[in-house]
Amino acid sequence: MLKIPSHQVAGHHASSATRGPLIDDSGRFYKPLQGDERGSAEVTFYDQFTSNTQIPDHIRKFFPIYYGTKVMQASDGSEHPHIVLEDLTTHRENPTIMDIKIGSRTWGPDASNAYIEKCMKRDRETTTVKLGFRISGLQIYINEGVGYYKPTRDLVLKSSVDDVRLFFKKFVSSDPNVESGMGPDRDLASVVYGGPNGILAQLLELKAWFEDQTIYHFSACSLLFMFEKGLVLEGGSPNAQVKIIDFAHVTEDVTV
Ligand SMILES: Nc1ncnc2c1ncn2[C@@H]1O[C@H](COP(=O)(O)OP(=O)(O)OP(=O)(O)O)[C@@H](O)[C@H]1O
Ligand SMILES: O=P(O)(O)O[C@@H]1[C@H](O)[C@H](O)[C@@H](OP(=O)(O)O)[C@H](OP(=O)(O)O)[C@H]1O
Repeated sequence: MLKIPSHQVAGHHASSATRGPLIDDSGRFYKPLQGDERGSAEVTFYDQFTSNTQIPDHIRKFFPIYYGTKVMQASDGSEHPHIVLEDLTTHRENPTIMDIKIGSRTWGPDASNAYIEKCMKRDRETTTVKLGFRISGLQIYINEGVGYYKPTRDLVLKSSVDDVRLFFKKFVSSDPNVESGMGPDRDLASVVYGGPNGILAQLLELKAWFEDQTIYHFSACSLLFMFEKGLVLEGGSPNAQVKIIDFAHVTEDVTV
């Protein structure tokens, strides 16, 4: 059965009036193609990337598995093509997730002037220009009784540099009152961000490939940071994972 993903933290959301991602019980994530060139650009990327034998396995694992496209009933009831992906949260119990749009420039090489202007405005209004990234959305698991702390899109997007710093602390805080903003502890930082399997180690692995590869221009992609706070608090492994998503503005470099 198709349903609206409960762990989506950013982007276009599904409702009976708007098209947005859907998931099913078999662990697939259906992203409706955006009507303009963004949808076809993302399909082109996934088609190319999936069949590209130059992508090493240790890098491929950072990208969602792609199962092609499918015309199906969208959340708003219309028949619409969707990109079919692996649902990255399907095996998770209570995921703590952050979506970070990376890059100090959020448009691709072929963007129109009007689109560049739109992006520049948003990049200046958020931390993109100052930090080279912005948080697009997040959810932090608190406990069974409370559920999740999931700040609104508006609150996240108007974050200052200091607010972003605070979100990164809250993300790895063991304090159940993270939303009170009273200076959260960073109790889980060393196991989630640090260590051989932590988020930082995974980012460095991805970064090394980005510095070396000349196949694609990656623009306006997001990194998803995910881990299981509930398990860490019980003394288990955080199962920290970095994934990269959103390829609507990625182009292949045809000059190489
Ligand atoms: N394969 C996936 N599995 C699980 N969740 C996903 C997957 N892809 C995306 N998401 C969720 O959906 C959100 C939006 O994804 P994405 O950025 O691809 O959509 P978008 O509508 O193009 O976003 P934007 O408007 O920011 O460009 C992500 O923040 C994440 O929570
Ligand atoms: O960061 P925010 O505030 O969530 O803003 C959205 C974000 O910049 C998306 O990347 C963009 O889609 P594209 O990157 O695909 O253009 C979307 O445009 P849209 O609303 O025109 O879809 C914006 O609303």
